[in-house]
Amino acid sequence: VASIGSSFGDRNNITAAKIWLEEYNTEAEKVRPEAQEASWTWNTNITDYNNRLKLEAEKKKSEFDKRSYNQTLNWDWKNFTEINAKRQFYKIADIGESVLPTDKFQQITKAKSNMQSVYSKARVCNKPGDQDPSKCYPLNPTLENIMAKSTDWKELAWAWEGWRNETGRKMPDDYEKFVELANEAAGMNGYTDNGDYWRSWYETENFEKQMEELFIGLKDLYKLLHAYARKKLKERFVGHPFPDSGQIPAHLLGNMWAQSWGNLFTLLAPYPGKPLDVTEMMREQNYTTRKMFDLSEKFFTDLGLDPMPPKFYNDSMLDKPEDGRDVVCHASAWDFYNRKDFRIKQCTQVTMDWLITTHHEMGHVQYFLQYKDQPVVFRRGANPGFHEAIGDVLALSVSTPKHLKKINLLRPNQNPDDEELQLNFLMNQALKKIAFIPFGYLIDQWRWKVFKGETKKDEYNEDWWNLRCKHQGVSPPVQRFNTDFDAGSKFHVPNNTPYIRYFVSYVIQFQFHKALCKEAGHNGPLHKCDIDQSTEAGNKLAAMMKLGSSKEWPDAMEAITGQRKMNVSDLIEYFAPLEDWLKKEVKNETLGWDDQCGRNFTIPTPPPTSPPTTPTPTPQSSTVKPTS
Ligand SMILES: CC(=O)N[C@@H](CC(=O)O)C(=O)NC[C@H](CC1(C(=O)N[C@@H](Cc2ccc(O)cc2)C(=O)O)CCCC1)C(=O)O
Ligand SMILES: [Zn+2]
Repeated sequence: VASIGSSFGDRNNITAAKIWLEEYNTEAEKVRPEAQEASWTWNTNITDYNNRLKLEAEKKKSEFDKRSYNQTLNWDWKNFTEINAKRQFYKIADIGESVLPTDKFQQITKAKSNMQSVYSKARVCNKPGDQDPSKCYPLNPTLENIMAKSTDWKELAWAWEGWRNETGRKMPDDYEKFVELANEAAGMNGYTDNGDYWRSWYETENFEKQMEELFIGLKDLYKLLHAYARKKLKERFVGHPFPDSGQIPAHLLGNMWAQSWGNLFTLLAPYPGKPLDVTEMMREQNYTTRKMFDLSEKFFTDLGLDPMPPKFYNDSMLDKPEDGRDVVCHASAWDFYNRKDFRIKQCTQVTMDWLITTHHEMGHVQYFLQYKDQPVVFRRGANPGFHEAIGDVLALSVSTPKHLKKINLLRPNQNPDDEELQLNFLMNQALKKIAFIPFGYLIDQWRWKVFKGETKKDEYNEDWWNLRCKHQGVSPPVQRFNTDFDAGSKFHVPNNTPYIRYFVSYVIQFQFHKALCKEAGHNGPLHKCDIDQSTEAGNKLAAMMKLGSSKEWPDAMEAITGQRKMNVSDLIEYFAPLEDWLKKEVKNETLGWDDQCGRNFTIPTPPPTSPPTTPTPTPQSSTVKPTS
């Protein structure tokens, strides 16, 4: 194709090239909305019929992408001097899996649809104590609530193991097929493998090294929190087996993946007598889903940012449907790339966690609104981590006792300036933000190795537990086998959504918070800052979001923070008061764990009968004392 001269005359005619870019945009604003609409229909009503329509629309979009890619070959765009036009061509030419020939494209979308369907339809039965063993439970809300509230080791282990049996264990073949075809597509696009392609979105030299350095910078803080949680959980579950090697059994941390420990707040709060029970306050005030969204929207508009378009509330799915249909409950925010349709789909519950999630999703929609007049290919975050950070930055202000008081979600007798309450608040934040760091880091460490071919299918689970044990310091509550596929029990793996973006977000959201607090004129400790109603802060955020992905992310970082690097210093500053408190609390504890775990936690093949269903204690690994 490259040999065909451009039909617009010479290959360097920038004027003609810009005309073509306009035509591409007009076409893309028709094709993408159709693909999004079909995907939305399936996500909000999982049926074979809607799946067929989704696959058909994805096929049509991939053909448009292929055609567009071929047309970019008519231009010598890599040598264009106009940066904006050159960058648009670069992104139009980056067509991902659409590069595959039709039959292989169908195969990869089928494999992904199979895994997404298994994940979204999964139910777990045989609940201990149930009269009717055939009664089955979904993740949202039942299993999540059990993981959040139960202190019964057996019940927690049932939910933890059952979820993995009903999801990950049914996926290895489809996942292997997906990896093979995603790597093939990446190769056709000039990348070494799919991980190389995913990392290319950060346009950052030695990106893996940079991520490792950020992670190393946060390890000590995590080890303090881990040691404290382990100490208190051993008290709660006295008599139950904790491995000598120092890990915490993964089902005890209040979350199905041990990725956020906020549900352990009542156990871990420095001053239990001063609760932050926002969920109870919301329920006492008869909060509804819509009230949660109105609250979030008001925070954005009080910063001078955009309100939701009128259609938003009509077209979104903000509650789990009650008509029994299967939906993808996992929250998500949708840009239809037609500058008019923006939606959120989530199965909202009235809790503080869901108020945070609502801000997170509204942050995505705000970014969509701010860059909606960019060319279609620039309607993305400066890098994927930026898109994940917006909602969380606002939530850092909303969560403060000062702000909770303002919106009447702090108990009337509680004083926001009470230093003990403030320390409880910091612990609550740490249980979500610091606890998350190793998890946010390790998912793509695992996937990058799979894409590189360093982890073969029969090592998927051993390598997963190697990383979970080494970086997160958790262990499986029941024996794991290489016929299990525990990575597949986490939404983003079957859904093929990259994850390092969340690790990046958790670092940069504190850099943004620091910069916006300064803009808002905040004085005093960073964790007490509430940027509410600061249009100066809002303007800075809006200016960055309007860029979309039209500039490389250091430009966007500079627009907010005045400097061009990611660093962990603001996160560490935010948690400094708690760090001091934790150091005292764990001075007699051994920090960390023995990270030579791999084989200890997975054995290659299951015994002749199916793996034990009743939880057996984690194997007492070698007597090696945990490293200090
Ligand atoms: C069409 C489409 O897919 N759109 C993208 C957005 C876009 O790319 O434009 C999208 O909506 N992705 C869904 C995903 C949902 C959530 C998630 O998965 N979160 C992570 C990690 C985490 C957890 C707590 C937290 O406070 C922040 C992050 C997890 O739950 O493990 C669920 C709850 C929060 C965010 C999301 O919103 O990022
Ligand atoms: Zn997000």
